[in-house]
Amino acid sequence: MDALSTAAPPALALHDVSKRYGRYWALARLTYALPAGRSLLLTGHNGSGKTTLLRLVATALSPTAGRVEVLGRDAVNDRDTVRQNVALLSHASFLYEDLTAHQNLVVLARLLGIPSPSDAAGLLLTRVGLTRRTQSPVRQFSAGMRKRLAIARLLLKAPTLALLDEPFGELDPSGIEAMEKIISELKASGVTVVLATHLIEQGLSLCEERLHLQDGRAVPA
Ligand SMILES: Nc1ncnc2c1ncn2[C@@H]1O[C@H](COP(=O)(O)OP(=O)(O)OP(=O)(O)O)[C@@H](O)[C@H]1O
Repeated sequence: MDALSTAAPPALALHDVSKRYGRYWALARLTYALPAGRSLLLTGHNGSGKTTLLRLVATALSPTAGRVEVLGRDAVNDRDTVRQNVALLSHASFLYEDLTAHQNLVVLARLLGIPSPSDAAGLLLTRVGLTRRTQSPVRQFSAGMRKRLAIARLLLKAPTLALLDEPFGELDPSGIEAMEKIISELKASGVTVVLATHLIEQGLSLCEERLHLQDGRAVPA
């Protein structure tokens, strides 16, 4: 077979991508390709465009110009397929506030058709170190507990491409350690990780590639 036709598409490809909010360009003419099997550290000062880029890849936003491709699929024209393969850990955690941590995961597990939803939820809560307060409603959770539950949610979805927006924020030292372990395990299981963080040292130890943004443009780190 022809080697070209069997080559895996990039995990993520940005073709001259720009995003404008009103009159403000949050991303400007970004072109980049992340090879399959590599993970990406996304860095840049506050407001440099990291979250905007992750939301474009997650299909929560559309580009003003240019094209975003995820695993060879167009993020606008083939949005449903891209959504099935991508999960975003973000500042907004999309949790059901009146349900417990366990119930939150069971609801999602049922939606995803996962067998034994309750067991799957229990295993994940242990994995993210959320073993206390599992019967309290999420509205009573601290920011760090929410972050732990949000990563459990992402793990349940088992995406091909995991987008992690400041995953270490709000976590205590044991939480940071648990998050590093989870990211390593995701990578070992073949998941492509895009990690936006200000913790450069952690990021560099977890990712092979780096994209540094400044005012929405890619610049050398
Ligand atoms: N909904 C919005 N409406 C208008 N401007 C926005 C909106 N979202 C983001 N911006 C602007 O776009 C720019 C990029 O923001 P973005 O959140 O992508 O940066 P970031 O690199 O993730 O920052 P941080 O490190 O603080 O999380 C900022 O100037 C921000 O003010």
